[in-house]
This record gives sequence, C-alpha cells and structure tokens, in this order.
Amino acid sequence: MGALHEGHLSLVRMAAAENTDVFVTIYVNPTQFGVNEDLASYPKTWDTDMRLLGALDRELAAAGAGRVSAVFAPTTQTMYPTLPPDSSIPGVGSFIEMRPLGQLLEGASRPVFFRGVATVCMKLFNICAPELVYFGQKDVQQTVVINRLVKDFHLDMDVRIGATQRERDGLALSSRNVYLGDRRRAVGIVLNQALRKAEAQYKDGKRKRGDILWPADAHADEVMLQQDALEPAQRAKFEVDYISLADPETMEEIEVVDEKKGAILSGAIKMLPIEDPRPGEELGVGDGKIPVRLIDNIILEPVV
Ligand SMILES: Nc1ncnc2c1ncn2[C@@H]1O[C@H](COP(=O)(O)OP(=O)(O)OP(=O)(O)O)[C@@H](O)[C@H]1O
Ligand SMILES: CC(C)(CO)[C@@H](O)C(=O)[O-]
Ligand code: BAL
Repeated sequence: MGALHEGHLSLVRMAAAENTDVFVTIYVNPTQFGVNEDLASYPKTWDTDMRLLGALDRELAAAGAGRVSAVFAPTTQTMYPTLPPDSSIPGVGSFIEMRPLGQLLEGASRPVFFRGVATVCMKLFNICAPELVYFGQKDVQQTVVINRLVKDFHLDMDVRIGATQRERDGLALSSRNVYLGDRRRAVGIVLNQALRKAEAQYKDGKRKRGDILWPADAHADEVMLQQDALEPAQRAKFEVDYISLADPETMEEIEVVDEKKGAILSGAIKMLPIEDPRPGEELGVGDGKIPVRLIDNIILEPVV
C-alpha cells in the first residue's frame, strides 16, 4: 500500500534473492478499509517510494541478484472495473470471503478487512501472474488468509513470508507509525513487550493458555494503569483490542499449545488521540488526533 519502509524493502530484497524479476504492487485498496477507518488519511508518499525502490534496484544490480522489473500501481477503475469499491456490509460487488477465518481477531474489529484483502490479492495475482508471492510476518492473520486463498482457490503460486522488521526497541515497522508522535511512540512498545513476556513462558515450557498469556495481560494492564494515572499533558492512553493465543492454520483460540503445531501469539492495541498536546511537542502526522491501531505477533515454533 505504499508509504514504503524497511519492512517492505526487506520483502523486495527477499524476492530478488530468490527470483530474476520482482514486481512491486502499490495500491491503497479501498475495500479493506471500513467506512469509519483511515482510508482518507492513509499516508501516500509516491515520490519517496519511487526513490527508495530505485536505490534498492541499483543495490540489487550491483549484487547481481534479481531486479525490480516493474511497479504496478493501478487506478481504482482498473482494479474495480464493474462497480465502484464498496466497504459497506453486505455491500455490492464481487468479493472473496473466508468464514470464520476472516471474521476472527483483526476481522472482528475490521469486519470488511479480510474480504477486501482476499479480493484485491486475487485481482493482483490474476493480473501479475506471480510464481511466488511475498508477504510480511507483521500481518500474521493476513498471511494465513493468503495461504488459505492459494489453497482453496487452487492458485498456482507459492507463498513466502518475510520476517517482521522492527525498530531497535522492538516496535514493528508500519506505515501507520508516522501518526504516533513521540509520546505515543514511547508507550506503543507495550504490545511487543507483552507478547515477549508470553513467549518467554512458552520457552520456559508452559503450554496452557492461562500460563502463557497471564504475564502479557498483566503487563498491558500495568502500563495502562500507569498512563491513566498521569496528567493529560503527559500520558498516552491506549486500549487493548486482543491478546491472542491461536492455532497457526485457523487462527482460532486454543486452550493448550500442541507442541507439534506450535501457535501464534498476536495482539492489537489502539493508541488513543493525544488529549493535551504540550507546546512544541512532536505529535506525528495528523497532530496526534488520529487513533493508531498497532498490531504485532510472535510465532511459537513447534517443538521437534
Ligand atoms: N515491519 C514489517 N516487516 C515485514 N513486512 C512488513 C512490515 N510491515 C509491513 N510489512 C508487509 O508489507 C506488505 C505491505 O504492507 P502494507 O503496505 O499494508 O504496509 P504496513 O506497513 O503493514 O501498513 P499498515 O501498518 O499501515 O497496514 C505486507 O505484506 C505487510 O505484511
Ligand atoms: C495485502 C495488501 C497489499 C492488500 O491490499 C495489504 O493488506 C498489505 O499491504 O498488507
Ligand atoms: N498491512 C495491512 C493493511 C491494512 O492495515 O489495511
């Protein structure tokens, strides 16, 4: 969806290491945004994106690896040739839906999200005819949806997943991070910290849901209480949408981790608007007024 950062570029590098020709698609897909979501304000940085891809392509040429052969940046008329894109429910148009997978977790908070993602990816796949497709681990449920799309619709392509690229403190890179500003940026790390506490429990041999998740929930609660206790000019309030321990193929919640399958630990928080900006404070794109949804996940690997 553009607004490129090192997470996106890492996928291009991975694709170039494994192929001769890499197609990059850049399209902010309206049907995956709900009617009250941030489609209108979604960052668009076309000129910078092209500079970054050009620089990366020169680096790839020097390395003797595959190259960025094309950037596909279609119009909405191209992508939705019959009816204009519709984000309402049930909505009109041609859609791909996955039930219940697309309604869980991210889909519970963003009811049209995976319908829009599956639909636009099917279109992009049909147009570009890739042999391999590359997606980022950061959007873990999206990777499960794409694997399901390829399997259930018998698409002739392999799905490759690139590791989540992070800031030094662990915050997952995301195009939406530009909205955070300093204050929310500092508190937003709470999600990754919480997931890492749960991961430590798994690594310590815990397999039951409660035993794995409690330190994550406790950490999020503690940080939330700390923030609530601060003055409005100091604090960054947030809400926890979910902290989940799920089956890696269905994304359904599990009570016990099957060591042969492993599990997906994932979470989403909403950073609320800054209540009382301080003079000169760095508030991010949108002046701290735009709520920011942050997601993250850690794979609990099978024990062999
Ligand atoms: N930090 C990251 N590490 C690896 N891959 C990433 C990262 N962030 C995004 N991606 C992947 O890049 C691809 C394009 O994602 P997209 O353009 O939606 O960017 P985004 O940064 O996830 O944006 P947003 O957070 O606003 O949804 C997706 O496959 C996504 O999973
Ligand atoms: C898969 C995708 C390109 C569909 O618009 C988008 O959800 C993204 O970039 O993660
Ligand atoms: N990376 C997922 C795209 C979205 O949040 O809309």
